[in-house]
Amino acid sequence: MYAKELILLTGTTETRKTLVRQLQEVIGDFVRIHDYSLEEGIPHVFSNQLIILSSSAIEEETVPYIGDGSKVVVAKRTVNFEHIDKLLFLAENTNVLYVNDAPETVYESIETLLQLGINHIHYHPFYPGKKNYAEVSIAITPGEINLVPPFIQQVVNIGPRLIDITTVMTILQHLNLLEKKGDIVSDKYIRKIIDLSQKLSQTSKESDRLNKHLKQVLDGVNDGILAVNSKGVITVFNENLQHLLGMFSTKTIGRKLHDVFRNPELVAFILHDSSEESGWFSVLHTDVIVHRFYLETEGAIVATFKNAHETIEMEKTIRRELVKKGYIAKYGFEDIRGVSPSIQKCKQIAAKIAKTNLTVLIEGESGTGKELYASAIHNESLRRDGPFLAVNFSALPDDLVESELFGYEEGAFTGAKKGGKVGLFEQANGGTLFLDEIGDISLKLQARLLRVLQEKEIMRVGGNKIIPIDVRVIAATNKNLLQMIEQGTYRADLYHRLKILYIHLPELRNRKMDIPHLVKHVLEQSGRSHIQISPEVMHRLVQYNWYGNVRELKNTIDYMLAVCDGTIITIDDMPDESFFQRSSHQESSLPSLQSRSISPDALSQLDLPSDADEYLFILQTIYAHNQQGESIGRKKIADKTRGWQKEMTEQQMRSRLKTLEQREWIVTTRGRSGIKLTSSGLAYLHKHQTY
Ligand SMILES: Nc1ncnc2c1ncn2[C@@H]1O[C@H](COP(=O)(O)OP(=O)(O)OP(=O)(O)O)[C@@H](O)[C@H]1O
Repeated sequence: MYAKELILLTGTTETRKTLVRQLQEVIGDFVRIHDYSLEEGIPHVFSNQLIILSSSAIEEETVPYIGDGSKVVVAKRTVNFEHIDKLLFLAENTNVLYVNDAPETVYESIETLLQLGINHIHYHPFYPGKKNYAEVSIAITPGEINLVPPFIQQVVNIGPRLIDITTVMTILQHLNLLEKKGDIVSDKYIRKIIDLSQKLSQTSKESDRLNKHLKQVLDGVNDGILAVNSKGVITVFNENLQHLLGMFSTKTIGRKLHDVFRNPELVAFILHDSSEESGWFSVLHTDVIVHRFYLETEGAIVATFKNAHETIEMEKTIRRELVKKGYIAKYGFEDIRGVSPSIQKCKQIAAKIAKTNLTVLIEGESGTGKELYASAIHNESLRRDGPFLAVNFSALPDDLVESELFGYEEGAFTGAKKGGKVGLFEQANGGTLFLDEIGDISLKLQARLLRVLQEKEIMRVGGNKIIPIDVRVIAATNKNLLQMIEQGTYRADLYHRLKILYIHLPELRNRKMDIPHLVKHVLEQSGRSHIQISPEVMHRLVQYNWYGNVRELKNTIDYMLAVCDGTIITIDDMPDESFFQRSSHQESSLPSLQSRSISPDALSQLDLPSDADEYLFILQTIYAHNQQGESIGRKKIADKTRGWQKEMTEQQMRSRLKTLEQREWIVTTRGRSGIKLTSSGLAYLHKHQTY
């Protein structure tokens, strides 16, 4: 099939592959090529053949394989153009080691590269046995990776050198093909070189284009940007920096930093070798905030400049906007007032909780400060710079809650906003989401919420894309969730997901020593700390049981401040009993339940909708006995129902009492005193009776 053939012998496999590919391309149509390398082993001696050696370096080693009548040509080689575009990506003025097996090939290749115009880098020759060489970090080698000295950190392999055109012509001559095929071959060879040089020029055009583009980007950035190379020479100085400093026509690139900036402190700050830092400076009468960092790969320093006053104003505006939208946690632990051991303990626990990233459940009656704690926990956590969003489930209907939390896609339902809506989980990404009144959501939403907490991803309503989220959830409730679980209205698995960490906030009536401190705090908050509270009023405030907790106390003080004429709040400024969630005199003389009716409205508010009147009857009976100092037990209460509209057996009574006990509305003590009403049981009773 082949009229002519040749043997190609190389040192390494890599060189064999590169050279045989090259020879195939230019003379493969009419010469059959057999290729071998010393590395892989040469199978036998070749007699009466044309043998091409890849370089003079293998002449000695290949002698045993050259048989009688064979002709040997040692190939002249030249830089492999195919890969030299890799060199264009090295930064200007980079010092590199050029590594090859012999001095001649090293110097020749460097010469060729310079002739090709690749002169933006400094070449330092290196070959085995060379004594003095530059200790640089980057080496270029034509496939001789094993010769690269160990101190080199980055090797650019431009691939084995190619056989040059004169050797190709010599081969053709030996095979008597020069006259017939010489033109075709040189044509092919030259075309290949032209292709490669076109690739080169395209690459350099591309890099020009890229540079222009980068310049536009840099000039388009709102900040001033400066880069300085390792010699302290400015390499980037964008337009904005010129405007910022009012240096319109000054040439800055290529100049030393200290020639451009006369402020020695600023120059020292930019050039010093700590990692990343920000500082405030005055440059040409402009106050600037400078942020500097070191670009390790480039050995350069980059500094950004912002106008200090504009930045402060902008941050203020952003903060204002965020506060308006409720994206910012307004309170910290310093805003939680109180000296009682129970509040101190809560603060300590909350501070520890803040350091973790776990879900928290805060339980406490209305107005005990659940949102305040959630806010403080966020502000003390690693997420403090992220958003803080709150949603109150009791205020929203179910389907609205769903789209609020998860957002929706355009067209998800009639009336869906164009472009869809981003839900709270997405908006709170990187921050904290406070889910208030978590006991008020439907079973359907509970299931969805559970999935979000488990998977840490959401899907918008009407969407099919899974969106990963990084949100810490703090949930709060004033309901007895355990009770709801028992009644089948709350999912136990969700409860356990939420209650990974837990705080119970104490009722104000159980820590009365905090009341004077809170009063003082509210006066300060309203900017009225000069107003005094008469001892009589303070006494009443401490006496009162505050079923609406701190919120109710705050409202009461606000009221008194509004009506008070002088600088002392007196008893006349106190609101009348109807103002309070439950007044103290009613508590001490609660008339018996039998004489009153329960309004349908009160019933509808009960979270025990069925048989609510039975529960109220039981609570009232216990209360009446407690008041008179009489002991009461299950049997006695069951007996009391005789003659009432709903008679209950002792068995039925057992189950009702168990429910009340789980709600912590009653406690059963051993011994003579029997069943007692707790303060929350009393509060419940007060709330749902009508007179
Ligand atoms: N220990 C405290 N120190 C100072 N202010 C407090 C304290 N506890 C509560 N407050 C204030 O009382 C008011 C009610 O608190 P918050 O809204 O956090 O209660 P909540 O338990 O979330 O109420 P709800 O369950 O009704 O939503 C807020 O103005 C809050 O700042």
